Amino acid sequence: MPKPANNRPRAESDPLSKWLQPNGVETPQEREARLHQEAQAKKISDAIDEQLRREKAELSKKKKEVRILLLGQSESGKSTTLKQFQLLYAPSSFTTEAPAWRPIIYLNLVRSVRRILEVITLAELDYDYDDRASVLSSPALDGRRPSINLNISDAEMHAFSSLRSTLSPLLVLEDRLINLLSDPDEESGEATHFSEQASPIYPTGQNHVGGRSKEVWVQNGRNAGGWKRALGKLGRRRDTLSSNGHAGGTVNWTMDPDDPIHVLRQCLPDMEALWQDPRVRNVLRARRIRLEESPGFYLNDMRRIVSSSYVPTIDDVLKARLKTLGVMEHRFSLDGPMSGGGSLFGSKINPHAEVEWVIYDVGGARNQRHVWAPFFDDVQALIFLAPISAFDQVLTEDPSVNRMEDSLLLWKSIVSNKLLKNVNLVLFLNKCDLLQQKLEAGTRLATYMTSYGDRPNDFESVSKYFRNKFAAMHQANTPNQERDLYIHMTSVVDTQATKKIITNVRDILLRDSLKGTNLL
Ligand SMILES: Nc1nc2c(ncn2[C@@H]2O[C@H](COP(=O)(O)OP(=O)(O)OP(=O)(O)O)[C@@H](O)[C@H]2O)c(=O)[nH]1
Ligand SMILES: [Mg+2]
Repeated sequence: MPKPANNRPRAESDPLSKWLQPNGVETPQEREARLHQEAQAKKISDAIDEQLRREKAELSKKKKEVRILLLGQSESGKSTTLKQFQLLYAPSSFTTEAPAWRPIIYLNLVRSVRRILEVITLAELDYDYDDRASVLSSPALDGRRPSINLNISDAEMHAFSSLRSTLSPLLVLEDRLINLLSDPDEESGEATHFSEQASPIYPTGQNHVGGRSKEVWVQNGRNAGGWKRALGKLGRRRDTLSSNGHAGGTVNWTMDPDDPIHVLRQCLPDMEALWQDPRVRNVLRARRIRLEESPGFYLNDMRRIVSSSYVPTIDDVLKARLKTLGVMEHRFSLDGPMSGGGSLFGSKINPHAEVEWVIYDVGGARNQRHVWAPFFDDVQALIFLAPISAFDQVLTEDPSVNRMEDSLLLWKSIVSNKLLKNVNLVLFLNKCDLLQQKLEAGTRLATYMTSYGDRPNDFESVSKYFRNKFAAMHQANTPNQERDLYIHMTSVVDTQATKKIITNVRDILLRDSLKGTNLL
């Protein structure tokens, strides 16, 4: 029962009030009786307060937090893994947020188109192309330039030029989308921004389609990012929505004259022509650019994406690329059924225990890694993502560094870290789908990692090689030989497969985290 504030009179209806209010004509005996009553009332109130305090402490003891840190280089799939957690443990918030990804998806699409335009511009200029990404990351090439003969005729170049000019409104749209998404929200401290950084492949451009890449990023959100509010700028007009209303109703983005969809629809035939053009494909192939494998690839879905009633699907959201800066904290209640029908390795979870996942998603780029350490002594588990398809790629932030080399070094520093000695380690060898595609397309691992030697270049052998390599590195460097390492081969854009893995990880982490408490 809450105690009344000292300066606040009790309500007339309070049955204690007539006993507690001196009436000014009380006798010494009456006064003594009143003081006695007051003392009794205070005793009761204090006892109730104490009981409440004990119950609260008991409850918070029962409410167990499992704190997990997602680590790995930029583009390794940390935020995508987080989306999978959200899909599993907070599906309604995932669905609610899905429309907010629409401008990001548009931006991803526009950037793919811009990338093609850059490539054909370079071809047009007969640029003495040096595939730095491959050369720098490939010891076997030993700095030699791959020889490329584009064989592009004047007529073809002319066709490219005209496509480039009909698609130029997309470049203006790109800036508009970036401005739209850069929505600093001072109240919440959340913001979406973009940065310009030198592209790993192209030198600084000589013209408006030149090679500087603008990257949109999200920063410092305690829950949903401020960029999601940017969506309010799109579709705010009431006539954008059908008479059914927004929830469950059909949207029609074309009703809003300011919506980016108009430019996209206007450019759709030329975007399709560009992407379907066999000469463009040839140029891309010659440059060894596989857009299909790059983050935020929607070129094969553009017709669907620019439809007037487009709402991003689960797969679209999982594929969207939005870089993380800083640390994002997300909380999920653990309320799904345990795998194995409520039983965890033969133990029953206390049904009264509330468990909350606290997941920290961090920025993985090199200049972001200094913010990781403060979390090391406060987490129970760490999920490290290493994209094993990236053996032939370089870091965006430092094109002199091979991505796989960076992942291995990062892994080594994590497994040897003494602060993390007792932290559960889960390793996701991620982007297995892309690895498979890459190997099937003929890219040889041994070209980039000479230590692979003449072993078979198939998915099974290559993935086993990486699994052993990462496991051996843990074994050789861990300060805690007792620690188990859980390794999963993942494609975190695959919802069904990832669901199974997350459930399995959850069971293991819960078992370890709750061991020694009275929760199991
Ligand atoms: N095909 C495929 N794409 C993936 C996979 N995992 C992640 N991606 C894509 O890779 C891109 C980068 O993933 P993110 O989750 O944003 O990477 P991140 O580790 O959070 O990157 P930072 O925020 O920069 O540290 C996104 O477009 C994802 O959809 C995968 O297993 N397969
Ligand atoms: Mg991220």
